Amino acid sequence: MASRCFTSFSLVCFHRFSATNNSMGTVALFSHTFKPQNYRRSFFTSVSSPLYRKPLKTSFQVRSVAIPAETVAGFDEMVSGSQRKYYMLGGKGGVGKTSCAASLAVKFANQGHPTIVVSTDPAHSLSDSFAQDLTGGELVPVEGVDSPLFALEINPEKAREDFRTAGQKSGGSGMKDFMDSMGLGMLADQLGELKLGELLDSPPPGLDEALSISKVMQFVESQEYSRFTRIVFDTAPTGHTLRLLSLPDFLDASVGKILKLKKKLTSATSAIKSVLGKQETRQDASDKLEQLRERMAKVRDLFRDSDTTEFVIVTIPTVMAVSESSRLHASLKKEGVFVQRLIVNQVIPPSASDCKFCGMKRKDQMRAIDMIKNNSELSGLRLIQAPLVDMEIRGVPALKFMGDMVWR
Ligand SMILES: Nc1ncnc2c1ncn2[C@@H]1O[C@H](COP(=O)(O)OP(=O)(O)OP(=O)(O)O)[C@@H](O)[C@H]1O
Repeated sequence: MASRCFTSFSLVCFHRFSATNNSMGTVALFSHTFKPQNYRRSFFTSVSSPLYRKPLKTSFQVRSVAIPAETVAGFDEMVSGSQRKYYMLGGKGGVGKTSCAASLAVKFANQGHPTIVVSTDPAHSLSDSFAQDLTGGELVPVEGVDSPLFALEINPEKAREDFRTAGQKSGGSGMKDFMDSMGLGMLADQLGELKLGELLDSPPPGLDEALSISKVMQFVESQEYSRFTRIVFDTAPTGHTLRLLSLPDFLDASVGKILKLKKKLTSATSAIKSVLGKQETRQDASDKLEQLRERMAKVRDLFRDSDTTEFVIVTIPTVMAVSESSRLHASLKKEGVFVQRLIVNQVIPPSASDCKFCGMKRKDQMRAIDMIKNNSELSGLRLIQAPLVDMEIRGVPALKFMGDMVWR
């Protein structure tokens, strides 16, 4: 019985594989080890060591997966046009955001779009998903796709450090010491009241995310990366994402205040500055803050531009996840963020009903899917069902497999 249970998988030897999408809407990966008598297909992925040094090639057997005919994402529309588009995938922790984001990026790249996939989740799993080391805060080329695909795991600590340095130079302790020595301590105290230092020492939840996205803007705005026509964001779990939406306004205001004071200070001390020859350094710092503020404003606008940006909610068919998705959609709507697709991931396929546990679990899942259909927040969204497969989605071949199931 156990061997017939959907959740089982087994290791087989390494083989060449191919993917099919047959007339029954059934997607399967198979290799030369395909054995029709037990409906099993074998599939391989790269499993590398934790340090991503030398990939060990292993393969898993996966049952063929039936995809309900009505669950079409409308990928044709997503892929059409060479104008740059942004897709942000978000939802509750562990529902498959990274797998969906990475598989979408692979699919875009394989359809001819130079693509960047970015993780702004402080607990990154993009490296694990691609089975490739993407840490380091730089764009890393992903191997095994047809068009350029670059991945980036933002290092929030580093982004925060950059911000802290800019803040300190313009309004933090360095500036205060300088102002004190110039007899302008009162103005320096005014800067202190802005509590920028405090903000950076104990940042509110979501600040990392905001800084990360602002960092991404540096990449996407630069001429060097202008050829990338699809940018996919793997965002942090729901709570962070929601707080993030209100953060750019808050930071915009804080940085704006600092810059205003900075201007006052600049004119008050212009004579002294020229004597000390410090003008250039401080002007640089001020420029950096101004740039940061502009980027924050762009992040805010980017989230709300329905022509270029879409937020895709990812969920699983459980009452708790559906309730959270409903709240997420309500909040996104309130913030003016465009949402039209909802992925229900890890749906147990009907073929698993020969396993009693899976059959019961599937019934439970169907109730959660009914809940989505009757939920006023979610019922209007395009519902994309993605089946639970009996292997971990890892490495480009696995992501391609997933992409062909989800993004149709
Ligand atoms: N459809 C699926 N079938 C089987 N396994 C899946 C499926 N989707 C995702 N998984 C697996 O579930 C695990 C969690 O997926 P993933 O990392 O994509 O979720 P996440 O929402 O990004 O998680 P986190 O919130 O922790 O970042 C991974 O091991 C992934 O391989």
